[in-house]
Order: sequence, then structure tokens, then C-alpha cells
Amino acid sequence: MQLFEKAPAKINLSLDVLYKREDGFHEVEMVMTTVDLADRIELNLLEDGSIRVESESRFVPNDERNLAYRAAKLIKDRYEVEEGVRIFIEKNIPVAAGLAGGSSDAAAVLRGVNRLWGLNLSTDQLAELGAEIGSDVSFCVYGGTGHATGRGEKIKALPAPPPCWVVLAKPPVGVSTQTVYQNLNLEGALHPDTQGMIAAIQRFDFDGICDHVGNTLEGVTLKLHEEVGQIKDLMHHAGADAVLMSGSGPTVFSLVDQDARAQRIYNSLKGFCHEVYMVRMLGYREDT
Ligand SMILES: C[C@](O)(CO)[C@H](O)COP(=O)(O)OP(=O)(O)OC[C@H]1O[C@@H](n2ccc(N)nc2=O)[C@H](O)[C@@H]1O
Ligand SMILES: Nc1ncnc2c1ncn2[C@@H]1O[C@H](COP(=O)(O)OP(=O)(O)OP(=O)(O)O)[C@@H](O)[C@H]1O
Repeated sequence: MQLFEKAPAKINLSLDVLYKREDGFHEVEMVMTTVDLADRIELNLLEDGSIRVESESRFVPNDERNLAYRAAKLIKDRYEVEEGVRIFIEKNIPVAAGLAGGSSDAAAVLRGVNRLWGLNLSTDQLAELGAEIGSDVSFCVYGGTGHATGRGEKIKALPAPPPCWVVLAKPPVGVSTQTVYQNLNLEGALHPDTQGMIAAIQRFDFDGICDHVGNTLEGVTLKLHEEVGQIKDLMHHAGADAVLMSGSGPTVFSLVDQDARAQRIYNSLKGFCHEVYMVRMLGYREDT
């Protein structure tokens, strides 16, 4: 038996870090949405009980370090599944980019093996398992648009924002999420207006969304990698409606409501970075 799952990238329309917790994680409040830049996950049933991960990308580990492997292993052990799975990852999302590529692969594997192994777990149960793998995995299980709290694993669904173009540009540096959180000094950090962002989404108000983008982690990564600031300047200059770094970076995205301006931003960034994408916001949850 063989099946496929789409694993879309996420962007953080807003990301607020509230405080550092006793367990070392940070309490966050975020608005996240999925975009149509996706890995493609192929799953094949293995009768011998093994879990195998394959990918043609040289940036992705092909063993138990892969979040997709961990997702299959977690569910196999927890539900004492005898069968195994071969996971092939067609990697399209840039790695260590702030786009939750690994988390989305893990979420797609949770959804996929639930079907492949006939487990009948609910989406909420899969999201709970996802939280054991990483903070972004629960959101990726649901997809669509969500309000995330806790360390990022508590998700409330939001309506889809108005459709628009998202131009993404990743400079040729990888960023460790852990390093960015470690370098964050919460005194004097910027805090986005999350409630303002949620209200704008609920009003289906594109301009309101653009007015409320913000990311507490952006200042940290801007100091570590000057390319992030250069990309932001180029995007503003080329006419973006909103510009923000996603997650811990280094990918920067623009929101644009007009095709011609999105194309202009894409073209101007192509001369500066190798990894530039012009995609649509997905916005809606597949189960709604
Ligand atoms: C930056 C974001 O991508 C925004 O969506 C997430 O907050 C990070 O999500 P993630 O990559 O799934 O993060 P995890 O794999 O759970 O954690 C990686 C590291 O980031 C730090 N971390 C992560 C999430 C959080 N709320 N507080 C943290 O301090 C911790 O040092 C942790 O060891
Ligand atoms: N399936 C996977 N795809 C990509 N990276 C993976 C995967 N599994 C494990 N990794 C490892 O995880 C690290 C982070 O990769 P990933 O692309 O998920 O980062 P990210 O987009 O910054 O994530 P986030 O936005 O959730 O912080 C990489 O260095 C990579 O070695």
C-alpha cells in the first residue's frame, strides 16, 4: 500500500515571546498560517516492521535524527504497531529556514501513518503526539491558520486570511532556533499586537493584517545575519504591503495583494538570493 501527504511550510504572521519558562522553553503567542510551498511525502507499507527514511536532499538526515522518522517511531511504539513504513521526502521547503519544514514533514507522517496503519486517531490526538516531537508540529498537523500559545503547541483555529501572494526569500545561511531563543533579551524587545492581528483576520481585512505583522525574534536574527535586514529593505523598496521574518529566520516574507507587485518583488530578490519563492497563502484547514 502506498499513499501521499502534502507537507506545507508555515509562516508566522505574528510571533510574540512572553517570558522564559522553568522548563527552558519560552511562553509564546503566535499567529501562523500555511503557504503553498510544500514537501511531498510518500509512504509505503513495510511488512518487516522497520522504519526507513529517504530523501534526495543532502541537507536532511536519513536516520532517526529526521523528525519524520521520529514521528513514525513515536506512533509505532505508542500504539504497538507491527508494520513498518518507508518514508520518502521530496524536499522543496528550504532547511533551517524558519518555515517549519521538518515539523511539517513530521506532521504529514503522523497523518499519513494514521491512515496507512489504520489507527483511526483524531486530528487532536495526532496534534498531541506532535507536541512530543517539536513545538511547531501540532500546528502543522492541523495546517490552515491558527493562534498558538504555550510553547507553541496549543492551537486554536482561525479563519483563513484574505488570499494574497507571499514572496519568500532565504539568504544562504541556516539558523538554529535554539541559538536565536538563547540570544533573545526580553528587556526592550518588541512585542506584536497579537489580538490586533487576530481581529484583522476575523474581519478579513488585508490592510489590517499587514499593519499587525510583528516578530519578537526578528531583532535577534537581524543582529546575527545582516542579509536578513538587506532582504527586508529590498522587499519594502520593491513595494511589499508587509515584510517580516518568519519564525527564528532567516527567511523573510512579503505579503502582497497585487500580482504585478508580487512579481516585481520576486524579480528584484532573485538577483540577491538563490532561494526565492512566490506562492499563495493556503490559509484554510483541510478538515474544515
Ligand atoms: C520559532 C518557531 O518556529 C516559531 O513558530 C518555534 O517557536 C520553534 O519551534 P520548533 O523549531 O518546533 O522548536 P523545538 O524543536 O520545540 O525547540 C527548539 C529549541 O528552541 C527553543 N524554544 C522553542 C520553542 C519555544 N516556545 N521556546 C524555546 O525556547 C528551545 O531552546 C528548544 O530547544
Ligand atoms: N524532515 C526534515 N526536514 C528538514 N530538516 C530536518 C528534518 N528532520 C530533521 N531535520 C533537521 O532539523 C533542522 C531544522 O530544520 P527545519 O527545516 O525543520 O528548520 P526550521 O524551518 O527553522 O524549523 P522551525 O521553523 O520549526 O524552527 C535541520 O538542521 C535538519 O538537520
